[in-house]
Amino acid sequence: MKIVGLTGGIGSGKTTVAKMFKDLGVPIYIADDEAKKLMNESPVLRDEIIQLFGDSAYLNEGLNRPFIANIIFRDKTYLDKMNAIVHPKVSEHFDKWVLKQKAPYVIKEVAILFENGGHQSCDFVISVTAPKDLKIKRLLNRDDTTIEKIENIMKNQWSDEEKIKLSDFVVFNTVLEETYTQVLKIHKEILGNLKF
Ligand SMILES: CC(C)(COP(=O)(O)OP(=O)(O)OC[C@H]1O[C@@H](n2cnc3c(N)ncnc32)[C@H](O)[C@@H]1O)[C@@H](O)C(=O)NCCC(=O)NCCS
Ligand SMILES: Nc1ncnc2c1ncn2[C@@H]1O[C@H](COP(=O)(O)OP(=O)(O)OP(=O)(O)O)[C@@H](O)[C@H]1O
Repeated sequence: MKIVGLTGGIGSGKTTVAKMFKDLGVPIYIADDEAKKLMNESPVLRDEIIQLFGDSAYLNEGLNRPFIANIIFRDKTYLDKMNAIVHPKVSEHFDKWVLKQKAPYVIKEVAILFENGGHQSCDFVISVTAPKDLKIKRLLNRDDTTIEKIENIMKNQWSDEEKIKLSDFVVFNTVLEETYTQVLKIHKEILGNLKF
């Protein structure tokens, strides 16, 4: 079973691209979603997060995401501590998930991959990219957010240029139909590579 990392900056279109691979029959692991489930369901993670941020880290309905986002994307010390708590648990969960999949390859969609060395455990890496103004426009449309919040997150991620240098494939996600054509080509190339 080969592991393909799918990454990209905030709003680049990772989930959109991941869904295209899913439609081609590739098992998809969305690290962001699984991390949130784990943070809500694992008592160990919950305790560690409360120790770091205090009781306000959780509300009745679960993780207090705006509260945590407001801290970690403004203060890298907290971001690093949060990553150190959450990322190993997500990796463990992913490793168990992989064992249950039956396909030539799986995709792990993850916002933070190169930043924490996660690319080293991938057989291939795909980076999704789009112009910065387009990413911001899409995020303002999708979320109740601000340009300031988006830029704070961008500052905590590698630039597209740095990611592209280390990637095996790049998806330029501007026009959806063209994105799909690129996805199809990459899918065929990965499958072709696996035969040898
Ligand atoms: C801060 C949290 C609660 C905010 O949740 P919320 O639903 O509001 O936003 P979402 O998860 O969609 O994140 C928004 C964007 O922030 C970026 N982002 C998320 N985590 C990180 C991080 N650790 N470092 C840099 N950017 C990040 C991503 O581009 C993401 O698309 C959440 O992002 C979080 O818990 N992040 C830390 C844990 C983590 O690294 N998760 C990523 C998967 S392993
Ligand atoms: N090619 C495209 N054309 C038009 N809209 C798009 C395109 N790609 C993505 N979008 C829209 O832009 C928004 C962001 O895309 P998506 O959620 O896939 O990005 P993401 O990289 O997964 O985001 P995040 O970093 O926040 O997790 C979504 O509302 C999505 O529907």
